[in-house]
Amino acid sequence: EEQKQFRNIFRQIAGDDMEINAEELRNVLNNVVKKHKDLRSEGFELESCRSMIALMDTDGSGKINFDEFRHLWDKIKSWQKIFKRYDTDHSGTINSYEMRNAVNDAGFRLNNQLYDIITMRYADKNMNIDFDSFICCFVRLDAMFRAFHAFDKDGDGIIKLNVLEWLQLTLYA
Ligand SMILES: O=C(O)[C@@H](S)Cc1ccc(I)cc1
Repeated sequence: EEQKQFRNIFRQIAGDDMEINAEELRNVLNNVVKKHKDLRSEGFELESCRSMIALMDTDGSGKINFDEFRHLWDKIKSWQKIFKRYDTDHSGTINSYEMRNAVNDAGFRLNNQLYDIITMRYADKNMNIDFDSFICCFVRLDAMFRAFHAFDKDGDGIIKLNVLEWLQLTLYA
């Protein structure tokens, strides 16, 4: 039943082509964020939604289909719970220290340099990360780990890419 309901929601968002583009994704994300008083966000930017589409667009259609959207939605649902758990002062943002714990809680294993890079890339001047920046960071982390493991066929933690494969990975992201 829930699956059917979700498919109806998807159909409303996606329209006739049954694929969700960046504008449609931005509309649905911003409509849901508005309902959550405990999620501070100036709203998802179109560019962030283009990025999330690229990162989740496994069939290379330039948009996301029902399965790709469902995966993205399930991830956002679980990550928003983590965001709320670590937003201990209920400011609607999380600081760089709380972000470390949130990243760990989501199962990503990084090093200190990468935590600093995340803060530099996603935090505001007060070192706080708002909800849309948080989600964009996690979508990118998740997609980049998945891409690496897809290339790491023998699981030895080393991948070999030529420059065009590297550009395919880093440009459409
Ligand atoms: O669907 C909801 O409103 C809750 S349960 C999860 C959620 C929260 C924020 C976003 I953006 C997307 C989904």
